[in-house]
Amino acid sequence: CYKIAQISKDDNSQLAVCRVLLAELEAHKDAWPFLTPVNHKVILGYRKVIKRPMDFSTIKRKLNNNLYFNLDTFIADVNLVFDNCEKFNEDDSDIGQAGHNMRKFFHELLHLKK
Ligand SMILES: Cc1ncccc1N[C@@H](C)c1ccc2c(c1)OCCO2
Repeated sequence: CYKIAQISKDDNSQLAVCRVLLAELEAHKDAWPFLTPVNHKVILGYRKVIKRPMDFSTIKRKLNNNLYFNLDTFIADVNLVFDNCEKFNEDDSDIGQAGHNMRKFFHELLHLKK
């Protein structure tokens, strides 16, 4: 059967914005703790404490598999990365500080793009 999906233009442009935002996050000097999924076999307690793990590589895979409905659902996953970081890491730890820096950077990116 023929399924003609008419992806509306703004979906594509929103998707392009998400790709640019993710590239800018990945390029940041403090992105290193967030580039790949946390290995719960290495980081003890992580699986129990963090109910919804998220990282930039998973966000990229979801983008490529068209799993974000719009910009807001993408933003929710990026914020989940930083919320998980705050929950598990002390504010004065290297990872904790990186998380705060990245959240501030992302917030500024969003206000630039609006
Ligand atoms: C975001 C986050 N929160 C809590 C713990 C880890 C991480 N990141 C992982 C990649 C990570 C970051 C730093 C590491 C590491 C793993 O494994 C041991 C060496 O140092």
